[in-house]
Amino acid sequence: MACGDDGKLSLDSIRDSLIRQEDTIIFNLIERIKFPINPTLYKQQLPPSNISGSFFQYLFQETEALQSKVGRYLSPEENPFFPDNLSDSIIPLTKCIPVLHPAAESVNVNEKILDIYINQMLPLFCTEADDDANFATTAACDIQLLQALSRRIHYGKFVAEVKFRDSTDEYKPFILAQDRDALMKLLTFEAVEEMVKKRVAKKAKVFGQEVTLNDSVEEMKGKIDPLLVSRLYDEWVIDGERGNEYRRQLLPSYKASRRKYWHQLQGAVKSPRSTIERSHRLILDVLQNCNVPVVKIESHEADDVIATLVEQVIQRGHRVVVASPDKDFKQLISDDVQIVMPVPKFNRWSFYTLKHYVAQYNCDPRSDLSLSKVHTG
Ligand SMILES: O=C(O)C(=O)C[C@]1(C(=O)O)C=C[C@@H](O)C=C1
Repeated sequence: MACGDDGKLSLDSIRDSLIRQEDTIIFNLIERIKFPINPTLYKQQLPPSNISGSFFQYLFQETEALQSKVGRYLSPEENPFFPDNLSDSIIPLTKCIPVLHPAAESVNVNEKILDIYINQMLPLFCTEADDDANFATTAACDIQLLQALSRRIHYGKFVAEVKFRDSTDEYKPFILAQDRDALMKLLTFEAVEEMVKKRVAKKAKVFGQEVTLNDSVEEMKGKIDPLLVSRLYDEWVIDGERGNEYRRQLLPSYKASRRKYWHQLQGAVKSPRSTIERSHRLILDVLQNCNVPVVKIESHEADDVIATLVEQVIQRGHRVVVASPDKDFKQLISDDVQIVMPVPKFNRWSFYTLKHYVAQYNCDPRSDLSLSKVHTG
């Protein structure tokens, strides 16, 4: 969000920026994990000892101080890690029209981000060693990555602002009642989060691949583990620390307010996207409250998860019926597996057994190349 963009503030433009920021974070991560953790960098004061704090802190503080002189922290998107150490900008810049409420503007969670980064993230991604020949380069990578993460995480403030502006009447009573749970529920779109986690895992795979001039498609080990990137987003970027656990704790209040959400869903005609997201949330809510197990495996397509479950159930000697409108499941049909698909035009369900399939298509479902492959794992 550039300064003065207030008039164009929309969820779509914010999402575009979040998507672009994913690239920056993943590229910076790939750069940082070339090096080991380098724990000494964050702990010890290095000679000459007139440097206060660790070598990393020294470099970061000085970097921010210099960047503040050219106005970096006048941008509403930027939050400093060391706010006490900044200078006034020497460059006259147009003053931004504030987008956020002053209370939101003052929220700065960088202390927490730094703590999680050093104590939880680096151990997850990097090997445990010191490489003093690369201390300076490692610290420079840290600074780039931390600034990108901080920008992305603090962007949540703009997301909340725009969601509030789009549906003020829905938010207002909960704000007045200071009902944090209900506000979190309104702000959270699980379907979007799933998409984000899948997309960052895919980007990590693509950006981390070795590019050669050789056309062979042999699978090479990527530079970064896509699942870790998805986990980074899940645990710390989208939700903040232990966000998922927090959301699970909200469940009792989900139950209490189900009626209210039915009502809100009926009135949700603002945009098709938000209606779909709400429907998805509602369906999940209903299934969970009816004790219907919902299986989700991080970074795996639902149809692959279903195909794997089918295989496991057959191995235990049971037979399976898969109910889905997805025609690709037809390739699972066998003596032990039937598919039931809705036929909305005739307002009925259609059953496919192996006998029906072969009679209709005259081929073995497993060798039908018109169906996209579902994978078992
Ligand atoms: O895209 C949105 O709707 C957002 O609110 C952004 C975001 C995110 O950080 O990626 C945050 C919370 C939602 O649950 C889903 C996604």
